[in-house]
Amino acid sequence: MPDETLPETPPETLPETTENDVTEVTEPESTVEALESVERSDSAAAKAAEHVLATVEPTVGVSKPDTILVADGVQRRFGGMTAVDVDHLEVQRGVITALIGPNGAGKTTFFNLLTGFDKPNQGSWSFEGKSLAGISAAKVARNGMVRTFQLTKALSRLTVLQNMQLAAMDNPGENLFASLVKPLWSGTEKRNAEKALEILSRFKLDAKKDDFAGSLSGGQRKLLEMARALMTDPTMIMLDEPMAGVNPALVQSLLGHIQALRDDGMTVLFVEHDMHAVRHISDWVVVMAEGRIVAEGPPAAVMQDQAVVDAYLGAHHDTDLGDDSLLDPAVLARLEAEEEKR
Ligand SMILES: Nc1ncnc2c1ncn2[C@@H]1O[C@H](COP(=O)(O)OP(=O)(O)OP(=O)(O)O)[C@@H](O)[C@H]1O
Repeated sequence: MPDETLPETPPETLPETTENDVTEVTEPESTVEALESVERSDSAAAKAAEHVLATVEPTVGVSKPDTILVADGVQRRFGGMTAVDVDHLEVQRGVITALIGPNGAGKTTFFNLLTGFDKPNQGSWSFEGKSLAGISAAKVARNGMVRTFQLTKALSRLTVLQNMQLAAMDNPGENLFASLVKPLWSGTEKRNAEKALEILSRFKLDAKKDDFAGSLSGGQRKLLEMARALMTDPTMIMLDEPMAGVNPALVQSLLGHIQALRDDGMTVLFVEHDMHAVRHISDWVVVMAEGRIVAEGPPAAVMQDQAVVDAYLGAHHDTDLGDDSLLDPAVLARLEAEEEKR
């Protein structure tokens, strides 16, 4: 790797930036508190999503009016264990779909399969009517389906702007680093730099363009991951746990940005553990448990679905599904009785 592509000072020696450098004036103390002040979006796109999905039966494998992604019979086994076993899933275009499920449900594995980062034992899936089974991650991205990646150690040592430029270089995810051998400042790169600055400014990260990505806070890194994905003008964006490690001070801003992706016409599929975030921004929720899809539907309905309550609360009584009504005495009494029988 040429030295000039790396900043002189290693990021470890830089002071950590704080969340407050970027946005919020108010400082909620918890994610829940932060979310209390987040209204569900009433944008035209949000209303359109709600309107069209109101016509869809909340049943597993249901057909959607305008499907952008379809998966059929997708199975992934590790030794004798079946991590993913999805019969049929359709993702509606132009809406925010959340993929949720307890730990080990198979969400990440399914995500990896759809985006070409893993290979299934069997199954097929198509994006915009085009089969993607057996297609490399780079080609999946070129077809318009882009996923975010956690900032790797290598990318942390590049500046925010360099990260953005690399993202435009046809190199999804981990392969980005290999592209450092290419010259960075060609004509195309200049255009990419302009585009990068435009996107960074939308994410209020433009002032940080020359900072090491590794010096960003957790929330700022999530914003950078999203900003990087936008460099390839995706039709569909896949977000892997966008709220993980995010300080409450950036929660509202991050959720606003995810909703803005939908409002700009993109389709969003995201894996998330924070049920409050899921309730607040998703138009449709797909629930996985033990590799299978056990429920799908609008967020409020899905989180009261018995299969979902069982999948989460059956294993973890203290799991917060973002809706206190789930913790009603009848549910708790049943779970306690089940626990006593074990
Ligand atoms: N490379 C692998 N080798 C063996 N087993 C694996 C591998 N990857 C995943 N698994 C197993 O497959 C199952 C599904 O894992 P996966 O990470 O997809 O679940 P998840 O729903 O994303 O969980 P979490 O929410 O905890 O990230 C788990 O039992 C996991 O241990």
